Amino acid sequence: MLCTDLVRIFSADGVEVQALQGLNLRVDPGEMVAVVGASGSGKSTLLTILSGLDTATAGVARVAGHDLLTMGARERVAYQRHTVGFVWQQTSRNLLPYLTAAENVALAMNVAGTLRGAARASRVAELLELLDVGELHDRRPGELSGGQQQRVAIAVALANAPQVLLADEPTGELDEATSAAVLEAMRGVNEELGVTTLIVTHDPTVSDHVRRTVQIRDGRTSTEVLRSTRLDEHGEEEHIAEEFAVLDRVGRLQLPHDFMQSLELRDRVRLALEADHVGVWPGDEGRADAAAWRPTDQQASPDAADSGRAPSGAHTDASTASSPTSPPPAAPTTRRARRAEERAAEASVTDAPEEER
Ligand SMILES: Nc1ncnc2c1ncn2[C@@H]1O[C@H](COP(=O)(O)OP(=O)(O)OP(=O)(O)O)[C@@H](O)[C@H]1O
Repeated sequence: MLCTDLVRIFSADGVEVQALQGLNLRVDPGEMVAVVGASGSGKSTLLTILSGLDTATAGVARVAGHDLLTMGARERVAYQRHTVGFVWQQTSRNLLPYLTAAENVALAMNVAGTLRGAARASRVAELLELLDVGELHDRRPGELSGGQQQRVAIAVALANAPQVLLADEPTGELDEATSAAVLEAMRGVNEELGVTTLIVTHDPTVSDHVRRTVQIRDGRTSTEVLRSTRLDEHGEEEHIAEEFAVLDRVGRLQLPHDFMQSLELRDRVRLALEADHVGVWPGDEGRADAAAWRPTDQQASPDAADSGRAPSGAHTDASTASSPTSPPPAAPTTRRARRAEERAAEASVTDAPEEER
């Protein structure tokens, strides 16, 4: 599953909302990934596009060989029936209330025209067993607990052996213990069947149940938490969760909010390339310099004006980079900014009285 620079713009009452603003996400076959983010960050928009129910405005979205932006109506129907399975937050969207658990799973097979007769009945039983609700096969949704309903919903989503399982807030209406059990059931399915799984949720505790959690902020992937297990010095298993910022193809990344707040980073920052890391410093002095600076001929050229917006101090030369604890020099280092300064200096020399030259 691959999303590259995915954009979704909604127009409502003449106002445009950019729900996805160039989102990048790659999920490998068989992987289980959680996507978390605040309300309005674009999670459901992403899932609706991946499920084939909506189309992105621009970018690339490819799932199991299907190009979701260009596929036609027939391919879309086949994609929804055979390639992806969905689990939604509300039971009413997952299950028909007047059918039993087994009938709900069988209905999904009927709609897609997969398996018949005894083969269908045995697959239905197998899936309900896998989700630990085998004994409840003849109960209707109203006779099941919230957690049991979601387990049956997962069985329905898996009815046609999809390559990809998509879940939108599958635990949104469950208490903590039941949520954990349902997420573990999804993990079991992922491991057992090798189905690529993407779970979208508000619930930050989801990262306890998946190896990779991707955070969306303002319609873009911002950070990822990777969990791994290693042996500590006593030979005991130790679970580690490490947070990474996501870097896109052209080098953009989002700094975490708390980093920005704690160093009052805004508008622009200074960067320096060190031997094994990149330093980032507040660009405040640059702002003060820019405010104090006036072109001596009183006519700022467009280039000079532009230079004020350039990321001052953006070094790419490791030999001139300062130590990690000290910010790089405030001198403008972009070619544009340097040219603007040279022109300003030339102008001041030309304008100066003869004796000062
Ligand atoms: N059909 C639509 N028309 C107009 N704006 C929309 C539409 N759907 C979503 N949006 C807007 O797009 C943005 C992202 O919405 P989305 O539902 O994807 O966020 P979310 O992260 O899933 O939020 P929540 O967790 O609250 O469901 C929001 O600003 C939302 O108001």
